[in-house]
Amino acid sequence: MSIPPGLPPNTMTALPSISGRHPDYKDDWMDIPRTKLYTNVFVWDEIERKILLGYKKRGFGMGLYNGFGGKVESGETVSEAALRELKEESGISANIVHCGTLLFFAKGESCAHLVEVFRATSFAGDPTESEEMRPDWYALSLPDSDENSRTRKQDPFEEAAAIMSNDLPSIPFDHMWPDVPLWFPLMLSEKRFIGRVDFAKFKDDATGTLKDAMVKWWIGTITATSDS
Ligand SMILES: COc1nc(N)nc2c1ncn2[C@H]1C[C@H](O)[C@@H](COP(=O)(O)OP(=O)(O)OP(=O)(O)O)O1
Repeated sequence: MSIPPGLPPNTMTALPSISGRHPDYKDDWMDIPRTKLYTNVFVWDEIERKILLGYKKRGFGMGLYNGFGGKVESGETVSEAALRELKEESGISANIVHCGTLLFFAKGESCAHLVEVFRATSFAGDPTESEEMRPDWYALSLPDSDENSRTRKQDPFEEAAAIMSNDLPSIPFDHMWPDVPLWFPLMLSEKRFIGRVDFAKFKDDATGTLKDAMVKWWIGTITATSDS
């Protein structure tokens, strides 16, 4: 499958890419009326095997855990916005590295989110709760999947040492955006990626309420761009 519309077209991606669709969704990529630029920063500590996530207390994505980020304001670069949002929402500063570009669109919305994703493994300051986010550390781990269990470290001593090094809670993937498990392993392995995920409302069998579900998705690992 070629790179979905709305993403940088001159990008070389490695195979295999990850793609799929909801069984009840037969259409193509949705038409996007407008796009707004966002940032999202994930900070982790390789030695202590922990990652900082924020619990969103209000507004868009309320009740979900995510990295720290928000809209890019006019007059600032994407990196400046990423550092500002990280500081505002978590109280820390970090050496950020750009690692991904993700486009999210939900059917019926007037605007898509183009999210520039950054990672950081060195930081300064103490995580502090803000009006918008509650930061907390979680044990660094991959989402459950056959693919991840195949690639996970096989050395039992290394794995035991990692588990014993902290008794933090596991990453709450069930309370994050459903797209996260698609690209999170690429980010942790320091790959660069691009992707698009379209959402639509479907009835949640458990609660009977309408819930945003992924209907079409594609994630690719970047090998080069035409200007690199
Ligand atoms: C819907 O798909 C998404 N998936 C994921 N994983 N992350 C997403 C998705 N859509 C948006 N995001 C990220 C991008 C930003 O990091 C936040 C949203 O930022 P927010 O709306 O809180 O932006 P602020 O500028 O902080 O908002 P205020 O105006 O409330 O200050 O989620």
